[in-house]
Order: sequence, then C-alpha cells, then structure tokens
Amino acid sequence: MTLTSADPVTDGPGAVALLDRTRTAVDPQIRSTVETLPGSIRRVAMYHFGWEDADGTPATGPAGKAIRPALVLAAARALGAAEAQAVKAAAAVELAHNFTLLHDDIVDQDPTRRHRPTAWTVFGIPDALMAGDAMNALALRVLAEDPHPASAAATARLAACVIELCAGQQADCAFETRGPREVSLDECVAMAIGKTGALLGCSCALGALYAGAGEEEVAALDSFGREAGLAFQLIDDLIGIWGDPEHTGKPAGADLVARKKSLPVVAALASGTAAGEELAELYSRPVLDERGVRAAADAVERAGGRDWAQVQAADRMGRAVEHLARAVPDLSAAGDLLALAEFVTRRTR
Ligand SMILES: CC(C)=CCC/C(C)=C/COP(=O)(O)OP(=O)(O)O
Repeated sequence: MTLTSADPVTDGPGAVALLDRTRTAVDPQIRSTVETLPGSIRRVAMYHFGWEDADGTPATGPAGKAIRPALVLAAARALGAAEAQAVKAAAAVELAHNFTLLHDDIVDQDPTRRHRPTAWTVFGIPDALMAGDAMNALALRVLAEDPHPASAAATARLAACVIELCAGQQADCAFETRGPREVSLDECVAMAIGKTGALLGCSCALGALYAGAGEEEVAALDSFGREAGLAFQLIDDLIGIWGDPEHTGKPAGADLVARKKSLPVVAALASGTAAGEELAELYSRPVLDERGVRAAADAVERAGGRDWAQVQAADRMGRAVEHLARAVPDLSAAGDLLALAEFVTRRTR
C-alpha cells in the first residue's frame, strides 16, 4: 500500500496538531524528571530542552518535534489503550532520544541544535557528556519506576534499543574514517536502521506493550516504526544536503561540509556514474569550500542519489504500512500513526 497526499489520514496539519498535543501531554513529565537532576547536569539538560537559557533564566527555546513520544501515544491508542497510561513511556523515549542528541552533537562537533548553540559549546564537553549519560539513566528510571504492568518489559526493550542505537552511531562514526568507496549501500542502510529506526520502532513497540498487546502485535509495531524510521533518516539526509538553513537551524549542506557518508551520498558514490566519480574526488579533498559543497550537492543529484533516497523513503513507508496492517487490520484505527509516519517523510527541518 502506498500513501498519497490525498489520503485524509495523512494530512500534515493533522500530524502537526498531534505533535503539539504530545508536547503538552509529555513535556511536564519530562520536565519534572529533568528537574530532579543535580547541579550543572540539570542546567545543561534544562538548556538543551529549551526551558532555560545558558545563565539559568527561564526560556521557551524551540522544542524538538516530539515524533517519538507521539508514536508511543498513537500506538497505545491504536491498540485500544488510554493515552494517559503511556505518558511515562512517551517521556522515556524522548529522554533517550535527547541523550543521543547531546552526545551526537559532541561527536559531530555541531555548533547548533534547534536554532541555538549546542549544549557542549555552552557548557563544555564534560558537562554535556555527563548530562547525556544522566538523561539516558533517567529514561530507564522513568520506565522502571512506572507501576504499569508493562514497565519491566518496556524497560528491557528500551535498554536493548539504546544499545542498538549506540552500535548504529558507532558504525556511522566508523564510516567517516573510511574512503569514499569503502562503505556499501547495504552497510549504510543497516547503520541507519540502528541509528534511527531502532528508537522509532521501540517507541511504537512500547505503545503496544502499554496497550497490553501480544508479542506478534508488538513486533509488527516495532517493524512499522523501524521502516518509518528509515524513511525518516532518508529524508533527514536529504535535508542535511538541501535543507533550508532557516528551517533546519544548521548551515547549508552541513552533511557535505562534514563529508558525511549519508544514504544519498553513498547511493551516489555507488552509482557507477561520472557524477559519482566527481563526488568521490570532492570527498577525497581535505577541505570543501562553499563552491565545493555546491559541486558535491550537484554531483549527488546528477548521480541519482537524491532521487534514490526519495524513492526509497516512499518504498519504506509502503513496507511500514504493511507491518502496521498486521497489528491493526482496520487501518482507520491507526490514522494517527499513519499521519505521523507520513509527516516524517514530508518534513523540512
Ligand atoms: C543517534 C542519533 C543522533 C541519530 C540521529 C537521528 C536523528 C534523525 C535525529 C534527529 O531527530 P529529530 O529530527 O526528531 O530531532 P528533534 O527532537 O530536534 O525534533
């Protein structure tokens, strides 16, 4: 099954409203948990979430999109649970996600996140690192202390997911040390499933667990989230090359400047085209200036990397919907999940 923009359950505004509603439902839970952190770790976390400025004054900085907690709540609802039951699980996945962002910004030496200086540039690497570690522990504590009967299974699942995510992140970093031709497309897809798909899958699986679903339904929801997560990463990689800095809060062509072996780049390098050769040459240069970045983006496009990523994202979405239909045969009960999955392939930031 493929989704079209005419499909009433997949309209963008519907997903945006869902994400807003999710933040309203889940942010107080995240915030009250973060506020229990001690000293400077708390300050870093409050800053990272946009609730405080660097000097500790209250702020309303731009929040994250809240895709993962929205998936938890939507999966719980699709399988018949009351949303309120799954709020702690939703908070937990968002905490885990933000732990990875804090660390990822350090590893990538990214100067901006959500239109603000990254936490490590403000507070230094050690404090940002420790705040990330504490946030990971908080994520697991929120789940472990939840009196809901799914608590133990959900905690184990999130812990396994974080390990998978770390392995995906490690693979991504390892790719950076390899030559332009030394990363295969299959390896790159496997890395993206670990780095991004695992947590989206886990989010959906946690929603199912909190709804008291059986093993097969939980697995189907996990697969739905993983496929949607890969589509999400494909779009994220396109945004990393062609995203508008005003929307992304990151410099133009950020992933090319960093010589990232993202999915469209690796597809272009593996294309066997003259443009792929040009890209390999550009990626072998020690530094890419502004002209070099534009030439690299152009080469990815001419080598077919951009089209490939767009077609793949649509294909992964189709697979996602097939998995979802195994757990929720009447897809009209899963409108919110479909809207969110569609949203991640349409977003621009
Ligand atoms: C392990 C890591 C860092 C993987 C990167 C995955 C990814 C696409 C993160 C951005 O998520 P997002 O767009 O949902 O972020 P936000 O919460 O700011 O909306």
